[in-house]
Amino acid sequence: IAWTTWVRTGVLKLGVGTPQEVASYYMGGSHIYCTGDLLKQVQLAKLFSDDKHFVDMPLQESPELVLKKFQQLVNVTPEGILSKEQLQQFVSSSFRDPGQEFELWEPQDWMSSPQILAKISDQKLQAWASDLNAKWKSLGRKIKDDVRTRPMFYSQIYVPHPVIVPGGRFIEYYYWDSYWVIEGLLLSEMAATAKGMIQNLLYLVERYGHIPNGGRVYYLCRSQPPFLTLMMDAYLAHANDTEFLRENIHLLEVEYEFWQRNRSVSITVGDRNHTLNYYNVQIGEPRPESYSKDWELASDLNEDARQELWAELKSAAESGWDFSSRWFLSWPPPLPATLKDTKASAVVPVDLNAFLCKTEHLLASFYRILGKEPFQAALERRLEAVQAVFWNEAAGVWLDFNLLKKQPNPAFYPSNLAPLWTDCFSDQAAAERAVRYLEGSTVLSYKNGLPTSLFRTGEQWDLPNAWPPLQHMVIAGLAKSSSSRAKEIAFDLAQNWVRTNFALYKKYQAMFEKYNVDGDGKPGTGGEYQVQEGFGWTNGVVLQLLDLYGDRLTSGSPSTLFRAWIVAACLFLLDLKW
Ligand SMILES: OC[C@H]1O[C@H](O[C@H]2O[C@H](CO)[C@@H](O)[C@H](O)[C@H]2O)[C@H](O)[C@@H](O)[C@@H]1O
Repeated sequence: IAWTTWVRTGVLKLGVGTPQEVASYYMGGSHIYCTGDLLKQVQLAKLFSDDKHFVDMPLQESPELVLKKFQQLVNVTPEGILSKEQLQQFVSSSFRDPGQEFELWEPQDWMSSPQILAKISDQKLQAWASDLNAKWKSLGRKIKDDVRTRPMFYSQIYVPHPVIVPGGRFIEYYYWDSYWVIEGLLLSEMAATAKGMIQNLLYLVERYGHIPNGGRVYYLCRSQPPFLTLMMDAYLAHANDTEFLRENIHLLEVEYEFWQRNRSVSITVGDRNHTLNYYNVQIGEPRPESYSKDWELASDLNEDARQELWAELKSAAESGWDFSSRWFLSWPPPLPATLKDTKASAVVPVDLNAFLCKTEHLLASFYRILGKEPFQAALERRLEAVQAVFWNEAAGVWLDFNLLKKQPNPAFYPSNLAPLWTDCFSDQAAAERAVRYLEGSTVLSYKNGLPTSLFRTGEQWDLPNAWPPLQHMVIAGLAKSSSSRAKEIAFDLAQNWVRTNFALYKKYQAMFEKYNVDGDGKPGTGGEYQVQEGFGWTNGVVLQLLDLYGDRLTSGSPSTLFRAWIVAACLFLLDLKW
């Protein structure tokens, strides 16, 4: 309660105090899940194959008691460092297995035959869509009331309504993932579940002043790409619920203000000053859920340098692209640049500003519905800034801007096309230019999906991975333009993506968080954890593409039998002719 008050009254200013103090305040002072010696010793002893496991474990006793018992052990241990066996014993007697904060829940609004199924011509795709519709049931979670009444026993942040989680190791909500999940739920005609997820995020805004990266206290110090207002728009397009908008529009504004107050930067172009937004988490210490990895990465750095690197890793995680060459300082390559080169707070990203541009656009139109007029001026300023800072006439596309180099990053990233999707441009030739940009690079030659970049860094947001949200943004942006070639490319990209996802679903009976564009198509690879199955946004994006092109998409190349039949028919016709 105390720290929420600090946020509300503005007393807590990021950047005041040591990184540890700020982290500790910001994270609600959790000396078990966010910072402190217990966290450090357990994570560095690598008790579990994934560091996230430990910070997801609920407590068996109060945090004060657990910390006291740990301190007693430390006091009687030479140099205060417990052995792996001692730590194992301590953790198993003081913590419970992850996942016990949830109770069984089946969505009440789930139905077996939503109307979208009837829009899909290909029988195999239709059956697959039916399977994906059923997956919402296995990805649904309801948080136990005990988390509300005894929050200090959990790292899970309580929210009042059930959620659909991504899946695999991600057993809590994630902010930007929820956008594609909600779009998918709406196509499955599960508007009540979708509304509940939006209510949860509004609850978090009311409580913390922003939406944390995910539903854990160790994610509190950072957000993720801002999609709350877009989620409200998606919901309103399916449900005539102006009352819900009226009751909550002030919270949409609070969330928008979080980005304006804490994540904005001024850039001068010519004699004009422009204000744009960036990802910037000035809080040190390793990420609790990847503690040992962050610790090892910084092992040869001095104290200041490692705190700075850890803050940059958090800024990159806030972007949702954790991690990527996009945040490396040493571009344009020569690679190998590594994760250590991450300097995300130096990048002013095209996509973040495109999302906020959409937010301003939507807030302006929401207020108009409610009979008020703010936000139009903010939208106009954003349009001007996006054109002045990001649009690159030579490349014919928008490019991220690097504050340290005072230059655009010339590399290909699907995010370069985000303004097309969010209508954040005034020049109607933009779509044609985007087509030429795509056709002028090699990215359309990848038949399993649009790659995340053209650099093989081993990080998950780079080649060879392709991610569902990025496919959707580019496809939807091209599809809505008036250019016929842009529409054709959009369809081809959708067809490639759906075929890849479908082929791997047949092979593994699973949907993955990301896919590998190499060869015949594989689950994604690289990064700091194994590719995960589930998967919330993947299912949402496939349902959206099937909604858009269900009458044209096909499940695979023509079967061998069909091809043999065509050859036989041709031979027969030739024979007749002769
Ligand atoms: O544990 C490492 C990181 O895991 C998350 O990031 C990845 O999964 C999220 C859930 O699907 C997704 O939103 C994000 O874009 C992925 O990169 C988490 O969000 C990170 O903060 C965390 O460090």
